[in-house]
This record gives sequence, structure tokens and C-alpha cells, in this order.
Amino acid sequence: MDKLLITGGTRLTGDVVISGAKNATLPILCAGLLTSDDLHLTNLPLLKDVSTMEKLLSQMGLRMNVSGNSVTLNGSNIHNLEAPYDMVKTMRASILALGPLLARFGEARVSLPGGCAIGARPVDQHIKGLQAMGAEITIEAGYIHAKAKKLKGTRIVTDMITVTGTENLLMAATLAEGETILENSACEPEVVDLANLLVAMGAQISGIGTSRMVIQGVSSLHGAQHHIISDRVEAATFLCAVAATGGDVTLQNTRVDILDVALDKLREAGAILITEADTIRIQMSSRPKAVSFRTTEYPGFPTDMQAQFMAMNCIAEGTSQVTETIFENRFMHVQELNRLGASIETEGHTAIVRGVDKLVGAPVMATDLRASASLVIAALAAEGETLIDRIYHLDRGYDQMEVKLSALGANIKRVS
Ligand SMILES: CC(=O)N[C@H]1[C@@H](OP(=O)(O)OP(=O)(O)OC[C@H]2O[C@@H](n3ccc(=O)[nH]c3=O)[C@H](O)[C@@H]2O)O[C@H](CO)[C@@H](O)[C@@H]1O
Ligand SMILES: C=C(OP(=O)(O)O)C(=O)O
Repeated sequence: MDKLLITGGTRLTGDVVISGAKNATLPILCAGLLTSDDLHLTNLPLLKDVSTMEKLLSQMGLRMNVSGNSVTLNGSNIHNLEAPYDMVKTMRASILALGPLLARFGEARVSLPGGCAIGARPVDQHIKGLQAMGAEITIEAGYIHAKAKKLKGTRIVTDMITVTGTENLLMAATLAEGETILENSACEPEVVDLANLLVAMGAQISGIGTSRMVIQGVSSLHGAQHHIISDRVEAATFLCAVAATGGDVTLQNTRVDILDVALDKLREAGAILITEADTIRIQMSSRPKAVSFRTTEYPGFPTDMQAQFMAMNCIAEGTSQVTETIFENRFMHVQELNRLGASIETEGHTAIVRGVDKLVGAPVMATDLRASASLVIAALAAEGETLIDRIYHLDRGYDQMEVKLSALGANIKRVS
């Protein structure tokens, strides 16, 4: 099993190109199930969840022609309407096949994802929404079996804001009969990216980027071309790494307008940021100042950046409070950061981080995707060597992270 060996203490300098967003790519690949025409996608990130999704969709019959960071999908020969447990258990986003399969083929069988390292993560809202659109849904032997001759538009109010729930219902609604209103829908940029692609495919959607989307169903969707948005979480991860180690780094191929809160927090921590529409230069010459925050839905502070900012807070001047409101169990990195000499205590959903003068390298274990990223950041800032185990979590969502960090001068290598 691969591990990362990091010798900390080097300032990061240079340029880094940010990849396409994992959380936009996964639903967008599933949108390939909605049409028999070609979908041309560019700016795909090269990471494990994307290849798992490609494998899942290929076995359904979606044809795929991958070339570097581009892919052409063709859904004219879909013959298997099932997402099996083996795949769903490695990637929860497989649930995103449910809405498109049901809407276009009238049936789908998708394994229930179950919980994961960050919480219970039920999919009851996906099911509730599809049932409201007329689907008959049974849950048997760990599978969701959904059937509907034709989905019917209706008004759906989800109990909470759910990102993949909104994406599943949005894709289903594009081919439903009549009008669907999605109230309390997620406004995350990745949802907007999916919606923009669907519009390019002929879907009729208004209210994109708001909490109320209105969809007029159409009888079929056609092919389109789409450039996937830049990964805001990867961008924030590199920015936190520079804030923790010090340095001068320019992020290329990024999107300043979808990173507002993260950039505000970095300025509060003492970073100098020079931004243009698609580049961010960060200069950090002092120890960061502690920053407190509370995770919420977009445009608030993203839960997917919580662990990385906490890593920066570990060596900051002062004490910070980090409150997680989206997932019930997203502090698995706390114990591992403490192994590196951090001083963090948790009280329910809040972590109190007392900044220490230095972290010291140690063997640590990655427990989930962003927890892994926080350990990389802490290790880069620590004195001495850190060996991070179970980095398959990191590979799930980052495109060649150690290659990009090496190019910025970090002493990081993959070892088996
Ligand atoms: C592939 C992808 O895009 N993943 C992102 C997506 O996950 P995902 O879409 O799974 O997260 P949700 O937005 O659905 O979850 C938000 C909250 O709602 C709860 N919930 C959700 C659905 C449901 O049917 N019932 C229910 O109770 C969840 O357990 C969680 O507490 O959004 C999360 C929140 O921004 C991000 O951390 C993930 O990176
Ligand atoms: C939690 C994440 O992903 P997923 O929803 O695929 O588990 C993430 O990207 O941080």
C-alpha cells in the first residue's frame, strides 16, 4: 500500500495548475446517461474517483473515449441499469446514476451507499424526491430499486440542502413530464456547472445557482461540449499549504469568484493575495494568525476545506474555534494532527485549536479524503519526517498532489 513520506520545513514557491473539480466531474459523467448523443468533456481531473465512475458507467454500456484530460461519452448503447455494491462502496457518488437511469430508461438498481468515515450520510432525500415524481421505490438486499414508466414533474422541498440530492433530482427532472420545482436546492458551484451542461444539452432550467430551480421537462436531450470548472477545494488545499509553510505560489486555472470565504479567511490569517479572474498569487512571510469558522452550505465556509484550514490553525498564532455543521463525524483528523504535536480538543461539533510554535513529524494515518490533505499540510509545516499511511483516500480526490507539491519545492515522495 502506498504511503507519503514528507520532510517538512520547506517554503513553497512557484506555479501550480489547479485541476478540474472532482465534485463537478462525477455528476457530469453521469449526465452522459441522459442522451444517446456524444458529450465532449474537457478539464477532467485525473484521480481515482473519476476512473471509478468511468468504470461504473462503462459497465452500464456508456461508451467512453478518454484522451488525457478530455473524454467523449456516448450513451446510445446503455444495457445495464445497475450500480453494484462493489463500486458504490468505494465511491458514494455512484448514487448519481440513479436519477438519469430512471428518467431515461424507467428503471434503475443502485446499491445503497451506507455510511462512511465522515458520517451516516443517508440518501433518503434522493428517494423522497424521486417518489414525489412518481417513482416506485423498493429497498431490498441493500439495493434501491426504482421504477417509473415516466417521471412526472412536481414541487419537491428537501428536508435539508443536499448537493448530490439536488444533482440527482435535477437530472431526473430534465426528462420528466411537465414542470419540476426544486425548493431548498443546493447552490454549490458544482451544481451550477452540472446545470449549465444540462442546459447545453437542451434542458430547460431556470433559477440556476439559487435555492429554487424550476425545470420544464423535455422529451430528449442532445449532445454538447463542456469544460469542467476548476476545483475550488484543491485550490484551497494548496493555499492552506502555503499559508502553513510560508512561501510565494501562483495558482493557475482557478476561479476566484467561487472561493470568496476561503480567500477572506486566508487574508485574516495574514496571507497577501493577488487575484485575477483565474489566477491567485499567495505570499506568506509570517506565521499565520488563527482563524475561526463554521462550515455551512455555499456560499458559506465549505466542509470540504475544514480539515485543511484546521491544519493551518495548528501552527498559527492564537486559538481558533472550528465548528462543523454539515457532517456529524468530520473530525477524524484531530487525533492524527495531535500526533504531530498539535493541540486540539473537541467539544461536540466544535474543535478548539490552540496554535503551537512547531509541529514535529511522526507516522500518521489518513482516515478520509480531506483529513489526508490536512495531514499533508501539517507534515509540510512540521520539523522532520512524517509518514502518511492509507493515502488511497487522498488519491480518490486529488490529481497528482505529490507531483504538484514537489514542483513547488516540497520534500515529498510516494513510497510503497
Ligand atoms: C460527490 C460530492 O459532490 N460530494 C460532496 C457532496 O456530498 P453529498 O452530496 O453526499 O452531501 P450532502 O450535501 O447530500 O449532505 C449534506 C447533509 O445532508 C445529509 N443528507 C443528505 C442527503 C440525504 O438524502 N439525506 C441526508 O440526511 C447528509 O448526511 C449531510 O449531513 O456535498 C458535501 C457537502 O458540501 C461535500 O462534503 C461532498 O464533497
Ligand atoms: C466528502 C467528499 O467526497 P465524497 O462525497 O465523494 O465522499 C469530498 O470531496 O471531500
